[in-house]
Amino acid sequence: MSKATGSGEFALIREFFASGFPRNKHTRLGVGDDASIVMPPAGCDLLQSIDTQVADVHFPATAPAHLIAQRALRCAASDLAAMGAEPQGFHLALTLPNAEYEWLADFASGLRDAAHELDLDLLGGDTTSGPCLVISIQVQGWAPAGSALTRASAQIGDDIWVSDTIGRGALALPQVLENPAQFSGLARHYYFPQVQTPLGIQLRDLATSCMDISDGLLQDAGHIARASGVTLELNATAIPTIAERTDSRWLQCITGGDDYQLLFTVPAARRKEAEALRDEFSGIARIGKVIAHNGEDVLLQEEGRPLELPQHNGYQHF
Ligand SMILES: Nc1ncnc2c1ncn2[C@@H]1O[C@H](COP(=O)(O)OP(=O)(O)O)[C@@H](O)[C@H]1O
Ligand SMILES: Cc1ncc(C[n+]2csc(CCOP(=O)(O)OP(=O)(O)O)c2C)c(N)n1
Ligand SMILES: [Mg+2]
Repeated sequence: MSKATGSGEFALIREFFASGFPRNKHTRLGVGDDASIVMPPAGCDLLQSIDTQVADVHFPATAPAHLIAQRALRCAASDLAAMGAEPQGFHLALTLPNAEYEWLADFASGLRDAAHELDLDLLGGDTTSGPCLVISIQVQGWAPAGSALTRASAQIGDDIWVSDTIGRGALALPQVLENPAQFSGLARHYYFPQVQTPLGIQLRDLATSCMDISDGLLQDAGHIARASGVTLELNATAIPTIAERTDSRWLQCITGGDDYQLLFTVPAARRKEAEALRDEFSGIARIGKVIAHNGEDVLLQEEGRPLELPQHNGYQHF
């Protein structure tokens, strides 16, 4: 396999990461110096987040490089969408076991495609050798001061909503592990999770809390509950899942993670406004209500009766 032209780390950065990315008008200085310089618009809050993806933990090491890149940037950008941010740019820290030209060219092409679709300028990064492929992506964007959505202000009486079908990523996983190069059907959702940026921006003026579901609906619902000091009561049959309630894989859907859908709360008095979002976001579904904290962070109900929560309610690294 050929190596990057020229030699070493700097030739590799010049060749693959110095150009071809969307240029955001607020970027004063991007790739090439000790730090990037970005001038946020007046009256906006800067939102920043970082996520790491590790080979054979977050994606199969043998997956095509452009799919690995697409997935890594989309998963990172999802955190901005969850808070209602307008995307601006990202930093990329790459640890590579080797520098194969074809692999890097394919990775950079997937990254550029995703960056253009998501409107994220590559601002800089870091490239090192290491024993396995690790991709860390810091993303940033902004929102009018004070308008960003958080996990912490769900109110008793709010409706609970999800942006679309839950469980696609979880049910894709066995297929993806079996054949990492295939990206049709469910595997498409695994490699190309839909980043809900337009919905997040619209929710700034409607939702009381919001987050993206990366680890599993049940576990992530617990994060809003704890941050807001309330209980989230979910209606099992109202959750739009890719496997039906009677299917043995239903539990995997609500605990498996890799959804990157938004979970959000809206005051019941504004339910009609939330329903009207269906014109643009046809998949949104009302799945429960926020109640006063009653000892449990999350309750799962079916036809008024409580369902026992599984021991394993989402992905945890340790
Ligand atoms: N090593 C760390 N140092 C500081 N903060 C961290 C670290 N790891 C995670 N966090 C913070 O803990 C919170 C939960 O992390 P995580 O579950 O990874 O969030 P997300 O699902 O949004 O990526 C986030 O606010 C994140 O910034
Ligand atoms: C090859 C492979 N095995 C297992 C999984 C399942 N998985 C790994 S990490 C994870 C949760 C999301 O990752 P995390 O690092 O917790 O992301 P964050 O919550 O910080 O956004 C899931 C569902 C996967 N995506 N790919
Ligand atoms: Mg994280």
